[in-house]
Amino acid sequence: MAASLAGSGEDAFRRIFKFYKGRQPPPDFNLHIYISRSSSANDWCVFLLSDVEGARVGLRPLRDWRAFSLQGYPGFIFISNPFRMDCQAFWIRQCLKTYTQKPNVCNLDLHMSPSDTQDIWGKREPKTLLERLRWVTLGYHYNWDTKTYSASHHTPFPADLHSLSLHITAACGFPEFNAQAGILNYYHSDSSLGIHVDESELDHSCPLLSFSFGQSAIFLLGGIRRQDSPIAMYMHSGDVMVMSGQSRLLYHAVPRILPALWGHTAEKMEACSLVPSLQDTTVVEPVSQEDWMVCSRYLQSSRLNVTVRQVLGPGQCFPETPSSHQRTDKITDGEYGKRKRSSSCDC
Ligand SMILES: O=C(O)CCC(=O)C(=O)O
Ligand SMILES: [Fe+2]
Repeated sequence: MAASLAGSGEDAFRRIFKFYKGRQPPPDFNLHIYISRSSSANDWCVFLLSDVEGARVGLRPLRDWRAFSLQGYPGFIFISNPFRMDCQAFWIRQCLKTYTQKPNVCNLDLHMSPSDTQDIWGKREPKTLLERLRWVTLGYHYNWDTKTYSASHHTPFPADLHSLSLHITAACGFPEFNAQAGILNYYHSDSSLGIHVDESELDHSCPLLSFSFGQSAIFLLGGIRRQDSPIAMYMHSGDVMVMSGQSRLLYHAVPRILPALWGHTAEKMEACSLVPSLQDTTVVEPVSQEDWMVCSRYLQSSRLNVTVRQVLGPGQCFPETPSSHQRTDKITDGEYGKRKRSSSCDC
């Protein structure tokens, strides 16, 4: 059945996307292809990293990471939830409360005045702004119209997310990585992200990092051509994905959001989020009960994804005329601002 779905025609990716997105009849999730080869983190970690540094950003010691490569996809690395159980809550709170604040940019800015989007976290009634949030950009702000980044539209990249990204990329053999841009996606149970490749960054030798929190998702990883048949894998809360080398420019998509696995749910995280076991010097701070109530309610039906990108290589500058590299998200159904994704949304 998987083979007949994949077919050999030019629409293999689209057919598989629709299959996983479809609700009538529900997809047969037994067809998933799983990551085929695993390795202990120590096999591919080429740089010695301090576990103390990792703990500061909420990560477990490197020896406890479960990292996977994927045969036929060199440079693709999947790290199964390397976060300490008591620390995911911090990053979730940052995505909902901190990174949504100005000067960062979000989809609501396209329709509302800056004063109305000043406090997305705090505005709860009648329909919360958090529910209407679809994306936030950090650092070099991605321009959805021109599909480019520019020197003129830049605000400081969050230092905590920078530290987290550097620790992960160093572990994967990219000690020079510089986190310069971020795109946060806020998915609800009926959201999807269309088939695209992330090629707007000017230096593709730098890896792209992805963090997932909250509800689970099916992630489709295709080939260098849009129509190449993809493989499907689950992304659960805390999972980290690195697209580097030959896998940096592969087409990918998120056709479906799924309920979180038991053990990855907000309820489970809650038990640990308030334990004051963190040292003074950490980046990660305890999350208050009040904040966590808002986060866990949000996560009951939502997924957060943070991608972190290096836009410019060392010594590289933006060209005078914008790059012709363009992101090629495709519309499936609904649309949020200029970002094409499928879901019902009233913003
Ligand atoms: O949500 C995801 O897992 C993928 C996000 C993504 O591909 C993107 O933001 O470019
Ligand atoms: Fe992407």
